[in-house]
Amino acid sequence: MSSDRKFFVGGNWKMNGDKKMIDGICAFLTKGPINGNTDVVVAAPYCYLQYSRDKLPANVQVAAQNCYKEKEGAFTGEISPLMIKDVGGSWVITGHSERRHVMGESDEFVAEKTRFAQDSGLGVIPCVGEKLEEREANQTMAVINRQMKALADKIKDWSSVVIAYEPVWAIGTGKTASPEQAQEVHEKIREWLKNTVNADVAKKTRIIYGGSVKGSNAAELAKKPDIDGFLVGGASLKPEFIQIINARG
Ligand SMILES: O=C[C@H](O)COP(=O)(O)O
Repeated sequence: MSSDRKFFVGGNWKMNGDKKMIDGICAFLTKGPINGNTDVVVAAPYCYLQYSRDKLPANVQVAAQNCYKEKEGAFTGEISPLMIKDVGGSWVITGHSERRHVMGESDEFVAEKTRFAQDSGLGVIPCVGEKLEEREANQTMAVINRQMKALADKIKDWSSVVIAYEPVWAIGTGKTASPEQAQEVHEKIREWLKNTVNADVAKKTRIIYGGSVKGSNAAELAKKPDIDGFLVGGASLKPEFIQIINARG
C-alpha cells in the first residue's frame, strides 16, 4: 500500500482567474478544512504568484506553472526558478501537456528545466502522459517511459520530485481515467523507477493523477495503492477542491 507516501494535491489554475477569483479561492482554502496529512500546492499564473502567496493560508504552498532553465539573462518572456522563490513559490510544474503539445516543449527541454528548478531549490512536478491516439496504438507506456527516461537522465535528487501522470485525453474533457486505468499506469511508472533508478526511489516517489478529477470521483481514485494524490485543473478553482484535498480521508 501507499500509506507511507504523504498524499499530495496540486491545483493548477492554468491561465484562469483574476484577483477577485483568487480572493474567492483563498477564502474557501482558508475555511478548509484541510487534512494535515496532505500536502496542498496551488499553481497560480506568474503575475499572481505573490498575490496568491500573500492571501493563501500557510498550509497551502504556491507553485508556478512553468519556468525557464537559466537563472537570469536575455530570455524575454521567461521566468527563472529564483524569481519564483523570490515571490514565495516553492514548487513548479514542468512538462505539463499543454507546454509539451501547445507550446512544443521537447522531452529534453522539460528535463533540463526540471533539473535546473530542482537545483535552484524548488520542488518539481514533472508531468507525463500519452495522447489518445498513442493510447489507442498501445503506445501508452512507450511514450511515458520515453518522457521518464529524459527526466531520469537529468534528475539527481528524487526527494523533491512528484510525478504527475496526466493522460492527455482526460485533461479538461470530462473523461477521467478509471481508477483501474490510472492505477495500471501508476504501477508501471513505479516499476520503471525501480528498474531504472532504484527501489528506494520507486517506493518513496509520489505519483499523482491528473485529468478531470472532481469532488465526485476523487475518493475512488485515491483508494488505489499507487495513486498518491492529484493534479487538478478546473475543479481546483471551485470549492469542491476541498473535497479532493480530503479524498483519502
Ligand atoms: O494540471 C491539471 C490537469 O491538466 C488536469 O486538468 P483538468 O482537471 O481540468 O482536467
